[in-house]
Order: sequence, then C-alpha cells, then structure tokens
Amino acid sequence: MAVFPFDIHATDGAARTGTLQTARGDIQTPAFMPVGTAATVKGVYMEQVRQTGADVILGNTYHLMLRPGAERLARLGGLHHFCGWGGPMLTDSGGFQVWSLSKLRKMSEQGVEFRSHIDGSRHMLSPERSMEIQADLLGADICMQFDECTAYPSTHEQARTSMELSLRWGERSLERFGDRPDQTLFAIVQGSTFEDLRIESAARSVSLGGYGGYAIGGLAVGEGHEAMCRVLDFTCPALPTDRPRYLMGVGKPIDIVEAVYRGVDMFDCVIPTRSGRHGQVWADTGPYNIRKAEFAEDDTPLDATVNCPASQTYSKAYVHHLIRSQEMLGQMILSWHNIAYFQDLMARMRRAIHASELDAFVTEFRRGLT
Ligand SMILES: CN(C)CCSCc1cc(N)cc2c(=O)[nH]c(N)nc12
Repeated sequence: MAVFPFDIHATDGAARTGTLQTARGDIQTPAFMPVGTAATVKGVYMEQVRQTGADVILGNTYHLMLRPGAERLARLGGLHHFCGWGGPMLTDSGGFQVWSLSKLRKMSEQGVEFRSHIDGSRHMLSPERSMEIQADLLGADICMQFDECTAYPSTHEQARTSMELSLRWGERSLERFGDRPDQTLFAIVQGSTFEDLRIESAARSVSLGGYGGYAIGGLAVGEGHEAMCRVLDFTCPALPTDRPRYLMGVGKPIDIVEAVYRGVDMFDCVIPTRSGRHGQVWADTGPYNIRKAEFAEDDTPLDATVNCPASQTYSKAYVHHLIRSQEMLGQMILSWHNIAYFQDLMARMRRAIHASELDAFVTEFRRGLT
C-alpha cells in the first residue's frame, strides 16, 4: 500500500516538524486534527475549519456506518464530496466506538457484532469490513487498522492478550487493505502501560511491513497525564523515526504539548468543540467558562492573540450572553475559536521546534498553567 512521503524538516530533542504528503494535500506536523464524527465538525462550516489552519479532519467509521450508512455514502460520492472537505481525512476503524457507544456487543476472533445505539439495528465490524468501509466506501486518505482498545486498568496478562488480538487484526487489516496508490493504513500500537508490551507491539507492527504510520492507542482511557507521559517516554523511541506517530484521542493542550515534546506528530480530540458547546474557552492560561458572571460586562475579545474572526470579533460579554441565553451562535463561536486556538498552539510549537526553542516553550507553557 501507499506509504506517503513524510519529510522531517527540523528536530529539537525528541520533537520534530514534518510534512506528510497525502494525495489530497500536505499535512504539517505536529498537527491537530479536528474531529468530524458524523461528517461534520460540530457547529463549524468546513471553510471555517480550513481557515483555522487545519490540514486534516477525522471521520468515524462507527457513526457513519450506522447513519447515513457506508454504502449510501459511497453512492453519494464518498465522504469528502458528501461533507465538502477537499483536504485529507483520517477515519478511525470503529472498534473503539463500539465499546464506548453500542450495547449488546458480541466479540470474537472474527470481529464484533453489535446493535446500533441509534435504532438497535444489528451490525458487525471486522478487520475486513472496517477496511472496506474506510478505504472503499468512505474513501479516507488515512485509514486505521481494526484494533481493540485495551481497557484500563488491565493486568499484564490481559494487556498481552488484547495486544496480540490487535496484532492479528492488524495483519488482516493489511491483507484486506492491499496496495493502494493514494491511501495509507496506520497501525495502532497497544500494550496498556507496560513497557515490554508497548515495545513488543511496536516492533511486531513494524515487522509486518507496509504501514504508513503508527498510532499509539490505548491511552487517554483514564490512566492520567503522568502515566500517559511515561508510556510515551518508552513508546515513541520504539517507533520508526521516519514515519508519523499519532496519539489517538488526545487531548487537552498540556497533554499535546508534553506529547509533542516526546516526539508525537498527530493528535485528535473532541475537546475544542465538545467543551465549546458547554461554554468552555481554551487559552494558554487554561480553560475558563464564559458563563461566569465576571464576563457579563467584559468587552474584550475572546482572545486577541488568536488570528480568527471568532476570537477577535466577538466580546466575552456577547458570548456570555449567547451561552446563557442558550443561543446556538454562542456554541458556534466557541467551537470555532477553540479549534483556532488548538491550531494556533500547533503552529507556535512548530515554530519553536524550528527555532530550537521548544524547551523554553514547554517550560513557559507549564508555568502559565500554575
Ligand atoms: C474522534 N476521536 C475521539 C476518535 C478517534 S480516536 C479514538 C480512540 C481514542 C483512544 N483514546 C484510543 C483508541 C484506540 O486505542 N483505538 C482506536 N481505534 N481508537 C481510539
């Protein structure tokens, strides 16, 4: 299959900047990927998402296969055409969402049978079906192997069993994905918080050959910030330096900063839009909630340092009013601003790496949160 060119431009310690060249456009890394679960980045037009500087967005196999349906999406020209996003898209393989959303699941070596959390209809996912949905029907540029996200906490034995299953499912994913000129498949490394298992999962994924990148799964599942950083300390060095590393489902700005520092290149998280819908505004000093009374007459913009109309045009008092009044524009403005803030954070880290100033950036960022 395709292994997209990944050019490393600068390094600073374990951190690096790069460009992942996909058939639908280049991704500057470290990159934050806004989440477009149901073919929409909730409350934000795709043109606005593009203007924030996002190069790539995420779609979710689980949600889209249930509604509108993978075969229907294919009949409608595929996911990019359907939602109007012309750049690269990455889709998750679906297994994670089965465990977090669906009921009445039956798991076997073959795959997983489950009922839709929407209408109770019966569905199945397997490595083969997940590849068919992602690559053939949705047309994702970057597809994820079908895996099992190991529960946390797990014993070493449970983590090994789960890791071995993901490795076998990865082999079947590679087989079904086959050789495609314009699409690539990422592995997902498991092993929970155990160093020996993480190193083994990485090495055995690499030895299968053919993956275009390596995701670190099984984190952001309740282990906490310190444990996540410790796992990255020994997992990143176990992965090839010349391929992208994607930390799935992460995270808050401090999680992203510490992970970039340790050599991670790609991130996705629902925080900017989900927290925005509840009034949360992200900034270097940590999030604040615009609903608070202190903002009722604060005429300053949401964040003058972020180059985005949402951040610079609207006052805190106005957005405070909108959120308190449950006006949908409030959720839209905050979602747009938060995505722009995350993109601005990635751009500042890319610049810091290029200037060999990431240590100072991270130190300052940590201090700003105290
Ligand atoms: C929109 N995003 C939250 C969904 C994409 S990331 C989902 C996701 C999150 C986390 N934390 C771990 C895993 C994991 O181990 N495997 C898979 N396939 N997906 C994962």
